[in-house]
Amino acid sequence: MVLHPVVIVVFTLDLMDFQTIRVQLVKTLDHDAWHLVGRSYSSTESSPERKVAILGAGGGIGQPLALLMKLNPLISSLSLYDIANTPGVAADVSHINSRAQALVNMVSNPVNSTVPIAAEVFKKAGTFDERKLFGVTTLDVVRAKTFYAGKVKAPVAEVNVPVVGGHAGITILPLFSQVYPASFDPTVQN
Ligand SMILES: NC(=O)c1ccc[n+]([C@@H]2O[C@H](COP(=O)([O-])OP(=O)(O)OC[C@H]3O[C@@H](n4cnc5c(N)ncnc54)[C@H](O)[C@@H]3O)[C@@H](O)[C@H]2O)c1
Ligand SMILES: O=C(O)C[C@H](O)C(=O)O
Repeated sequence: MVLHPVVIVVFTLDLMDFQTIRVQLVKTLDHDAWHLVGRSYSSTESSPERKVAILGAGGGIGQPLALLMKLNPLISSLSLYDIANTPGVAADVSHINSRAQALVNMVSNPVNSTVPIAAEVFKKAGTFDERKLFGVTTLDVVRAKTFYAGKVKAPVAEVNVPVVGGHAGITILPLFSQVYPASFDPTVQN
């Protein structure tokens, strides 16, 4: 199995600045750091490296996300980037381009726009791969499942509501024809 580094973009975005985004490395938690914080993870051939970088790690989403990543025993290396209150020399976001194998997850809103903008930036750099760029829209699935579970009075963990489309307004499209468990009550879909 081929493992790719993962880049998660969670900073609040000034669209005009997107092509000149500058980030600073706040902290890199490598294998040694894992041992320092008492985790038993170590890199062996049977435990391949999984590297994650979070851009905007100092913010409201980035901080808990970084904590979750740090607690995840599957992740061997965690690099946290932000521009605020960080010492060091700024590095251009082109460091992402240099890692053409990385999976890039766009959390920054508006996701409907940031994903195509990122695609254009990567195309310009000659590193675009549509299989490796993602918009993070899981919240829409979580919400759809929660609302549907409430309507059909089932535990959230036992319902499934596929959601396609974008991450704003009417572009979010729950597929009620595909829900589990199916409901034939038309009021449930309203
Ligand atoms: N897709 C989703 O489901 C989802 C969910 C929640 C939030 N969001 C979006 O995530 C983004 C972040 O939300 P938040 O609440 O963490 O915001 P926040 O303002 O608390 O944090 C943003 C962080 O990004 C940093 N930052 C700004 N510009 C940067 C740059 N060029 N490079 C590196 N870091 C930079 C800031 O210093 C700050 O620490 C927003 O766009 C928000 O709408 C998306
Ligand atoms: O919509 C937002 O501002 C944040 C996030 O993307 C959400 O769906 O709640």
